[in-house]
Amino acid sequence: MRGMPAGISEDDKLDSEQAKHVLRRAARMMRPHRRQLWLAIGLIALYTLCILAGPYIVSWAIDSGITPRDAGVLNTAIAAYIVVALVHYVAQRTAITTLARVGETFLKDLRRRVFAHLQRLSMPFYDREKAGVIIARMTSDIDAMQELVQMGLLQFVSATMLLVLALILLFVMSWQLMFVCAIAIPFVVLASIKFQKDSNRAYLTVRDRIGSTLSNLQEGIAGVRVIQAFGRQEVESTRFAGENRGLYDAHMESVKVQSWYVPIIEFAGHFTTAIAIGVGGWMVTEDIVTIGVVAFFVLTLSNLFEPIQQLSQLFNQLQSSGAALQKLFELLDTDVDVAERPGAVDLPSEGEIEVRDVVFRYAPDGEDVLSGVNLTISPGERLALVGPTGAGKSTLAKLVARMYDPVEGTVSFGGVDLRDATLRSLRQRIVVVPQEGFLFHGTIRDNIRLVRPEATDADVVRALDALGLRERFEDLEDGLDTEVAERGSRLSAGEKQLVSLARAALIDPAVLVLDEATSSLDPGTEALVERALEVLMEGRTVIVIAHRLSTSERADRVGVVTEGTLRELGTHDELVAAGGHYAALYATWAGGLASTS
Ligand SMILES: Nc1ncnc2c1ncn2[C@@H]1O[C@H](COP(=O)(O)OP(=O)(O)OP(=O)(O)O)[C@@H](O)[C@H]1O
Repeated sequence: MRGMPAGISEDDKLDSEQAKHVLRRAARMMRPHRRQLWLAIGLIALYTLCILAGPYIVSWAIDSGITPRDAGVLNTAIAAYIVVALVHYVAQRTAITTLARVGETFLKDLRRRVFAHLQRLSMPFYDREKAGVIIARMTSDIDAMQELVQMGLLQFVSATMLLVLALILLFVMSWQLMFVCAIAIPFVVLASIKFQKDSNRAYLTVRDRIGSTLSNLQEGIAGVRVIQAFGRQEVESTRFAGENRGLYDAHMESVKVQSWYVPIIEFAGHFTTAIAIGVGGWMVTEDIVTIGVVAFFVLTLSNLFEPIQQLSQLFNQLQSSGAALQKLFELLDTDVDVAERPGAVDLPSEGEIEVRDVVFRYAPDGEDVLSGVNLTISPGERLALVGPTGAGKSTLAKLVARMYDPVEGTVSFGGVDLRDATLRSLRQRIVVVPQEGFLFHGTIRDNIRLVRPEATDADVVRALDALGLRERFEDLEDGLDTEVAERGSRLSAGEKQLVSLARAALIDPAVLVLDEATSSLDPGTEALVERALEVLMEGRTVIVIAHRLSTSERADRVGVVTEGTLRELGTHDELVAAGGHYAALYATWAGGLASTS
């Protein structure tokens, strides 16, 4: 797509109100850099003047130096021309770097703000938005502005100034000749408008085709095992060939659009030069203008059509940058769903968990995932949640950890509604240990300390010691300084779980919310995880989403969740005796165990 100006779809175009709003907001963000910005604009004005000063000096040299054979004037003109060329060089170079610095700083700030905001946004946002769309905000939307801040803005300002100043100067020097030469301008403007529209359409088609070719390619590679296993290579290759042909056509179309436009602009330049020489020459013989003025026209007119061409291309770029900025501002304006209220209080260090009349749904217009849930968990109690898949166990656990707020009802800890608690105390008191721990780039130590950055090395070791995990990690070649490769790929699933447990131990929470792992580990690690978990649970309130009935058997109480309600609640023995859902589940499980043993 090189050489093609950026494009924008109808849906993305901003209306004038939105455009004004985006501009105003961008200007506010630019305010700290306004001095640099003015400096850049001043420099652009200076080098634009230099562009026009060149032909002017030539004109002067001809009329006052060459024609009257005055060597002194000619020499001065040559010196002036060199000075102007030097000033042009310095001003242009400084303008490029100054403006780019302002633009790049603006983008840097924007990226930082967007990332920080993304980190703050709560789970409901991530449920609503697709990861691809969020990443596109940071990649293609920022990229859309990148070209603009690097050269586009500069070209835009200088092309506009050049156009206006050149027309004024030409008018002042000879308005008669200017009107004759301006004959081509309306055609160039019309051609530029058509080009702007056509190239926009071509750009969008190329972009779509690239997208579908890439997804075809990705599917062909990711699914290569299935493709080969079923002998579908030919079919896939034919499908790809079709996409590829579409991409070729789209590229050719975009070249075609440029191929008629660029020569038209060149032609207009040559045509106008011919007019300037022809008509201008006649005017010289009639003593209406001097030779110098004709030279000025010839040289300046050749500079005049380029700005028109640039402006037509920059128009698309400006529009797509505006749309990108609008999307980024919208993202920055997205409210944090799980926010801290003003005047929030710290949660007490211990307390009862109370779930009262809770109703919850993920999407505002979606179905209830939980309804009428009531539950009280005493400090130090272990509650196992069991139930069929999709019943709402994880959702209930997420509400207890305030990953989401209930739609109706309350969840409280120690008598404080979680919505009234400070987020810091909330994350300290209630910790979620997911099925599979996520590891970040860095060492194992960094990964454990992540949850409490102020913890010392000794604190980390103490946490590991408490869980009986110290040796397990210190036995690794680099011990706790072992680098975890991307997404923890160098650690086994079991080791990742151990890191998760160590993180929880470092926080030392009052409540643990555990999602029991379903994948099985090697027996050695499994035993280590079990033991560490047992220590970690000691003296804490635990809610465990149990996937094995051996876990619920050991819990103080069991809650059976089916179809979004807490159907049964009691000790294991009570529920087995009651002969309900749990009893049936348990009987099946125990029966299965008996038949395998
Ligand atoms: N982030 C989400 N956005 C929308 N719907 C969701 C989301 N997470 C879960 N659900 C839906 O909510 C319902 C309850 O899901 P939940 O994960 O709580 O069930 P679960 O009992 O924990 O099941 P499992 O044992 O399979 O994890 C399901 O219908 C599920 O599709």
